[in-house]
Order: sequence, then structure tokens, then C-alpha cells
Amino acid sequence: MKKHIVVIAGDGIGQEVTAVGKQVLERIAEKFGHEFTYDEALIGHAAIEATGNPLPEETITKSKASDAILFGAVGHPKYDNDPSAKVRPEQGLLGIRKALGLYANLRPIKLFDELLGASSIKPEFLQGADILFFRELTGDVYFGEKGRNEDRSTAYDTMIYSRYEIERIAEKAFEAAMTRRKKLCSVDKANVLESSRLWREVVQDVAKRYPDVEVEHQFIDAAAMLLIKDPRRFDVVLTGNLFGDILTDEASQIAGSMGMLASASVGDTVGLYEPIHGSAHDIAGKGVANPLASVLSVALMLDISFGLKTEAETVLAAVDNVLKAGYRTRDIADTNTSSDRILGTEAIGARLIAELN
Ligand SMILES: NC(=O)C1=CN([C@@H]2O[C@H](COP(=O)(O)OP(=O)(O)OC[C@H]3O[C@@H](n4cnc5c(N)ncnc54)[C@H](O)[C@@H]3O)[C@@H](O)[C@H]2O)C=CC1
Ligand SMILES: CC(C)CC(=O)C(=O)O
Ligand SMILES: [Mg+2]
Repeated sequence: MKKHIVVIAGDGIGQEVTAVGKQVLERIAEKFGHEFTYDEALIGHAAIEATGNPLPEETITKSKASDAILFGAVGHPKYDNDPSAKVRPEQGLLGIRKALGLYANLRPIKLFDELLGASSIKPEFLQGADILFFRELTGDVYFGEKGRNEDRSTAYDTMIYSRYEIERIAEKAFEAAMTRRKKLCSVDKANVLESSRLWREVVQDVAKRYPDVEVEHQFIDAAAMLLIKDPRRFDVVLTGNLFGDILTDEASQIAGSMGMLASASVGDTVGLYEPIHGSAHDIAGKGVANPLASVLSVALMLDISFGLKTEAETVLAAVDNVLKAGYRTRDIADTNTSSDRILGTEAIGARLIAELN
């Protein structure tokens, strides 16, 4: 199979983990006789430095012409600590999602058995947890009108959703629930927010077309609590952009670490595959970042964009085997991990490649 992949590594650990993700793609192509070609594109802080723009036009053009995108992360402390910055790396990521119509962000939360001890949640509440988040990605407060009043002493961001935006992501989530345990939890704040009341209304309407799916509605505050109290009660979780962003960082603790959660951003055009984490300034450049979220994002790309199920399963099995052999990056190490098994980003990448031989 011939495929063209654009690699947008971005900032901080985005560079480090995406290098491993790309190596896995290259190894899979070699092993299964596929012809994958690659191009690189700029985004975020790296793009601002080079062009003044967090999302250069060329990045959009290259992305639209590709079969899939492997994305790393954006972000730089310079902007995080400067509230008045006019351009920000994060605009690059929000911009590419909008430009490519990537309205559905699928975030699977699956605990590898070997990582039961890595989570801060007690193992007896975790075993068997398997959740698929559908986070809406191109609407909500991230894209609504925002601004300041004249003397800049008041600021606003608008939480806004249209029926159409809610309906299309809800349909995707219900379709997924039909292939899983047929349970769907929609998360909103309909007791307070008008946009959430529309959200709930539309989800209830879509639910009528899926009578086999057991639907529940939870408010975001309670959902955040239930996720940690009893993660196994959830199958598919459907929610908006902001709530999904927050809940899935929380859910990373079910899988052991932010470095374990992959995602697929899909919609109208080409799919973009990205770890859920950011550029992690605190560990960037130290060679210790966990690249498995990028590798698991590659598995999602092989499966969803290319339909290469065996290849995707081969990647998952390689990750599982590396973990079974006891290798860990330090974020997923626990008291039972011997120090010679705690590896850096490149070294665990090399173990994975060896596993794929
Ligand atoms: N998708 C993206 O590009 C995102 C970008 N950001 C940006 O990233 C920058 C840092 O933001 P934070 O709030 O610190 O979020 P973050 O996700 O970068 O890091 C949060 C915590 O998780 C750890 N972590 C994250 N990924 C890891 C990995 N692969 N291996 C080991 N540990 C990992 C970090 O060391 C940090 O302690 C900011 O500029 C922010 O705007 C934040 C979230 C998502
Ligand atoms: C720029 C942010 C919205 C990125 C983020 O935190 C995410 O998509 O999870
Ligand atoms: Mg986030």
C-alpha cells in the first residue's frame, strides 16, 4: 500500500516522541511491504520562530495533500507566562483542526495489564477499564467569540454549539457504541449552561435512532468524580471540546500516564493522529519523555486512516511485549521496576523496533 504521511512534530517533547512514532511507521512499512513516504511541516513555536505564523499556509497545503498526519505537540513557556502575547503556539493546533474539519477527537483509555501498578488509582478499581472518549474538537469555548472590553478589565469567551455540530459527533459516538458494549455517557453542564441544554436535547434526539444503546447523561462535575471512582462503568463517553480536554487528562491516570494516551482527530478530510499530551516543558530536551502515546497514535492511524488492522495490532502487541519484558519510561515505572529497566525515549523506542523485527 502506498501512503503519504505529513509529520508535524511541533515543540518540546513533540519532537522527541514523534521521532519514535515515525520510526515505528518506517519499520511497519518495511515489515509488511508498504510504501510510506514522508514530508515534514512546521507548527507552533517552531513555526512562529521560522515564519511569524503558528500555522503557515504551507502546513495546511501539505496536510490536505497527505493521507494522514502524525502530530506531536505545541507550546512554549515563553507564551504560557505572557498573557498578552499576540501569537501563541496553541493557535497552530486549533487552526489546523479547524482548517481540516477535524471535529471528532477519539481518545481511547485502555490500561495495559502490566501498568496496573503505575496508576495512582487502586488496581482493584481499574482492571478491565476500557473507555472511548468522543471529544468534539472544532467548536465550544475554544472557538466562540472572545475578547476584552475597552479598558481590558473584563474578558469573555463564548461557549457556543450548533445543532449540526453536536449531531455529527453524537452520530459518530453512537456508531462506535454499537460496535462496543452499547453504553454511552454524554457529559455536559445542562443544569447551568444553555449550550449544554442544546447538547443534551440533540443527544436525546440522536439516541432515538440507536435504541440498542443504553444512554446516560452526567454533569461534568459528577463525571469527573465517577471517572476516578469507578472507571469501569464507562464505555463510550461523548462530550464537548472543553470538558473532553479536561476529562481525558484526568482519564490518563486510568492508563497510568499522560504518556500513554493516543488520539485520532477525524472529520471531513485527512486524519490527524496525536498524543493527548502537550510539549511538557518540564521534561523537554531531557530524553525521558514516554513516546508510547505517539506510537499508539500510529496504531490508530494504521487502523482508522489506512484500514491496516493487522499492522495496527502488531504495533499494539509490540508495546504490550515491551511492557511485559518490564521496560518502562520513568512516568510509568513503579516500585517493582528495576532501575536497569527504566529507559529514556530513544532507548524504549529501540526496544519497540527490536520487538517489531
Ligand atoms: N496537544 C498539544 O499540543 C497540547 C499542548 N499543550 C501545551 O503544552 C505546554 C505544557 O503544558 P502542560 O500543562 O504542562 O501539559 P503537558 O501535557 O505538556 O504535561 C503535563 C504533565 O504530564 C507530563 N507528561 C506529558 N507528556 C508526557 C510524556 N509523553 N511522558 C512523560 N510525561 C509526560 C509532563 O511532564 C507534565 O508534568 C503548554 O504550553 C500547553 O499550552 C498542552 C496540552 C496539549
Ligand atoms: C491547544 C489545546 C486545546 C490542546 C489540548 O490541550 C488538547 O487538545 O488536549
Ligand atoms: Mg489537553
